[in-house]
Amino acid sequence: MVNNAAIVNEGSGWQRVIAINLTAVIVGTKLAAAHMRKDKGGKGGRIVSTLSVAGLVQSHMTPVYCATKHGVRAYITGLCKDPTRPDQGIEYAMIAPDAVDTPMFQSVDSNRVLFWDELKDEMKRRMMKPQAVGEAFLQLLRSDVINGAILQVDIQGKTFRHMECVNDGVTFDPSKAF
Ligand SMILES: NC(=O)C1=CN([C@@H]2O[C@H](COP(=O)(O)OP(=O)(O)OC[C@H]3O[C@@H](n4cnc5c(N)ncnc54)[C@H](O)[C@@H]3O)[C@@H](O)[C@H]2O)C=CC1
Ligand SMILES: CCCCC/C=C\C=C\C(=O)C/C=C\C/C=C\CCCC(=O)O
Repeated sequence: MVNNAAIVNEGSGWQRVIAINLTAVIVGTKLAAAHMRKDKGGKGGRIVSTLSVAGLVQSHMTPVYCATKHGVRAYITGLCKDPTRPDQGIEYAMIAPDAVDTPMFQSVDSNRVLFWDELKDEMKRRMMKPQAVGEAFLQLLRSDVINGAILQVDIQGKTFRHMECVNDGVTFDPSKAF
């Protein structure tokens, strides 16, 4: 199951950004896990959530969007450490792209995004094609163990990180997965 939908513009109100980017991830994950868990008759599986560099760093870019991505990281990190998770047979992981050339980026409302004039050139310099994220996603799914992983994707390439080690450069070691 993949939690991917999100919005960045606050045109309909910042509460809507929280509803779609964070509340819906929690609701969807609960529904999926209840269906998937092996200890309740399901087949187990993987739940991957699309984060963002905005969920790894503190930035002055649109702060509500940033808060929702940090919230997703905290929520999913908690689930991946649940002591009953191995019996449930569910793995949790995230993928954290830098700027990607998608309708989200193209539809930024420059009147509503603080510092957009300052940020847009920097973001265009770092911009990746969506295919780069798709390839990284497949790499994540092909890995034998993914619970506790964040796959960070930027123009430098891809880095697997442990959820708790996003800032100190520690890369993902499956034997240390939760
Ligand atoms: N474009 C970028 O620079 C980056 C995007 N991301 C993340 O990647 C994910 C995908 O975003 P993009 O493809 O870039 O944006 P996008 O705007 O192209 O796609 C977002 C999708 O979410 C869906 N969606 C929005 N609100 C919804 C709702 N209420 N119910 C159901 N579906 C809804 C839209 O229909 C759309 O298909 C998001 O989680 C975003 O935060 C992460 C890092 C960078
Ligand atoms: C300022 C709002 C930008 C909105 C652009 C559209 C989509 C962005 C989606 C993201 O998930 C964020 C992508 C890139 C963020 C870029 C920079 C954040 C700061 C990073 C840093 O300080 O290193």
